[in-house]
Amino acid sequence: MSSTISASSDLGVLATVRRGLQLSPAMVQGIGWTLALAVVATAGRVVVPIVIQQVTDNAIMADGGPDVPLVVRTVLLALAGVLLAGVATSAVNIRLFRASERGLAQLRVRTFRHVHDLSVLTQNAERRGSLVSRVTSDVDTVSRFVQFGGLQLVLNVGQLLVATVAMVVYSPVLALVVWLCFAPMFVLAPRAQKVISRAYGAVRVKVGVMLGAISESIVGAETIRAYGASGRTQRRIDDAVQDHRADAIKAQTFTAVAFSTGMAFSGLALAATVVVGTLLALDGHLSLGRLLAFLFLVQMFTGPVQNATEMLNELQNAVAGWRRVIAVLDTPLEVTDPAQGRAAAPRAAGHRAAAVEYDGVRFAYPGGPEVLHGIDLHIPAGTSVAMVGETGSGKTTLGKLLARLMDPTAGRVLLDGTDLRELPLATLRSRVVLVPQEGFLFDGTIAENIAYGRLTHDRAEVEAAVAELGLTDWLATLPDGPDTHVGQRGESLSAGERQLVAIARAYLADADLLVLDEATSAVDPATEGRISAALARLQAGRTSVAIAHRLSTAEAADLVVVVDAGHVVEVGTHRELVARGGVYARMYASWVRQAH
Ligand SMILES: Nc1ncnc2c1ncn2[C@@H]1O[C@H](COP(=O)(O)OP(=O)(O)OP(=O)(O)O)[C@@H](O)[C@H]1O
Repeated sequence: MSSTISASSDLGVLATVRRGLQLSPAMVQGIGWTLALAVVATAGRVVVPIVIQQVTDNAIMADGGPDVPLVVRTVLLALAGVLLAGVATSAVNIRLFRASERGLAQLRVRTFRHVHDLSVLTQNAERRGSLVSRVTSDVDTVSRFVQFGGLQLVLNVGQLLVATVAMVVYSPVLALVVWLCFAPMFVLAPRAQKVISRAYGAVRVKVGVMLGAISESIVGAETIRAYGASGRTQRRIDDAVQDHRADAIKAQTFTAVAFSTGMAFSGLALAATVVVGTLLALDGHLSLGRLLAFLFLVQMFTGPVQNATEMLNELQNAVAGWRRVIAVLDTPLEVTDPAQGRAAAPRAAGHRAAAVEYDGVRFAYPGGPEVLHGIDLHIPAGTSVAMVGETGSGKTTLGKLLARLMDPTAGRVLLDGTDLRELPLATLRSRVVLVPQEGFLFDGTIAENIAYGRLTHDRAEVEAAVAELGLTDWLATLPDGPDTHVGQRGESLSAGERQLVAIARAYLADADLLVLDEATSAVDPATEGRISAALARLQAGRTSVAIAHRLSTAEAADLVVVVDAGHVVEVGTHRELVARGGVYARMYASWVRQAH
C-alpha cells in the first residue's frame, strides 16, 4: 500500500528543532565557539550601564569633586569592551551564516533525494507543487530563522541573563520589581506560542496548496485552454490565494497582539523602576549612578523580551517549515533497495534477454479497490509480448509493476527467477527500461536527450544508436540535426518525433527487458513507419512487454496476453487466439471491421 505524505509532522517544538538540527549536522558544527563568542558579544553590551554607574558614583559625585582622569580611564576601558563586543558580534554572524548555509544545503539535498526516491504513487498522492514548496519555501523559512532569528535568540538570551545578573548586583529589590512586572508574560507566552504555532502551521499548509494550484495550472495550461476552463482554474487559484491570505493575516494578527502586549509590559517595568528606584534613592538605599544604570539595564532586559515575540514568530514559522520537511523525510520509501544492498551486478557486455514471471500478483492503488486479482504469467526470455485489453483493464499497472515503479500488494514479480524486491535498484534500473507513452524530454538538444539513456557524453555512441535504429536520415531533416533544441518538455518536436527520441534513448540504455507503453497519439504514415522500424530494432534480442493500444502490435508480437478486469484471460500467439474464438478473437474481429 502506498503511504501518503502527512501535511506536517506532529513533533513538539523542541523535538522538531532537535530533529531538524540532526538532519543538518553542519548547522551545529562549531556551535560551541559561536556560543562562546556570543557570550563575549552580550557581555560587551552591559559595559555601558556599568560605565554610567562608575562614572556617576565614583567620578562625578566623588567626595573631592569630579575626578576627570577616572572618567577618561573608565571610558577608554569601556571603549575597548564595546569594540571587542562588536568584533565578537560580527564573528558570531559570519559563523552562523556559514554553518546555516551548509546545514540548509544538506537539508535540501536530503529532502530532494527522499522525494525522488518516493514511489510514484506517493508522489501522485501529494500534489507535486506542494512537494516543491517543501524543498524550497519550507526550507527557506527554516533558513530565515536559523540565520536571523537564531542569532537574535542566542544574543537575546545572553543579554537577558547578563542584564538580570547586573540588576541583581545593583539592587535585588528593583530586580525583583522588574521580574514581577514581566511575570504575567512568562505565564502567557507559552500559551500564545501554541496559538501562534498552530496559526503558522496552517499558513505553511496553505502555501503548499497555493503552489500546487499554481503549478498545476501552468503544467496543464494547454488542457485548461483547450477546455475553456481558464475561469474555473483562475477561481481555484484565487481561492487558494485568498485562503492563504486569510490565514496569514490571522497569524500576523496574533503576532501583533503578542508584540503589543510585550510593549505594554515593558512600559510597565520601566515606570515601576522609575517610581520604586526614586523612592529607594530618596531613602538612601540606591545611589544615583545605580539608578541611572538600572534604567539602562531595564532597557537591556525589555529589548529581548519584546524581540522574543518577533523571534517566536520566526521560530514558529521555522518549526512549521521544519515539520513539513520532516514529514516528507519520515514518509517511508516503498520501493526500497534490498536491505542487504548487494552491489549492482556487473553488466555483461551486450544485452541478454530476461525471463519474467508474475506469481499470484495482486495490486490496489492507495485507497482504491483491487485492480489486479492474482496474475500468474510466465514470459520466456527473448519473447515480445503484447498486452491487450479494454481501457482500465490493468495493462499499464502490470507494466509499472514490471519496472518496479511500485510493488504488488500480494504476490511477486520475478526477473530471471529473482523477486524484483530483492534486486538492487541499480541493477534493476539497468536491466529493465520503461518507455512511457510520452517520454519526458528535458530542455536541451535531441542528442542530450538520447544520451540521457546512459548518461553518456560520448557523441559517437549517440550517433551510432541513431544509425542502428535507422534514424540518421530523419535526424538530418531537422534544422540543427542532433543539436536541435527540443524546448521545454520537448514541445518544439511533434508527438512522433518525441517518440523517436524516446526509442533512441531506450536503445542506448541497452536494457534486457523493455516495457513499452505504446503511444496512442496518431502520427503521419512516414513517422509511423519509422517508429515501427525503430521499435523492431529496439526489441530485437530482448524481452519486451508492450502495452498495446493497436492490434497491429499484437499481430506482430510473439505472444499476446489478454487482460480483462484485472485478470489474464487469454495467452497465446495471435493466430492461436484468433482461432480460439474468445475475447481476443472478438476484439480482433471488431478492429478489422473498423479498419476496413
Ligand atoms: N494512479 C492511479 N490511482 C488510482 N487508480 C488508478 C491509477 N492508475 C490506474 N488506476 C485504476 O486502475 C485500473 C487499471 O488501470 P490501468 O491504467 O492499468 O489500465 P489500462 O488497461 O492500462 O488502461 P488504458 O488502456 O486506458 O491505458 C483502472 O480502473 C484505473 O482506474
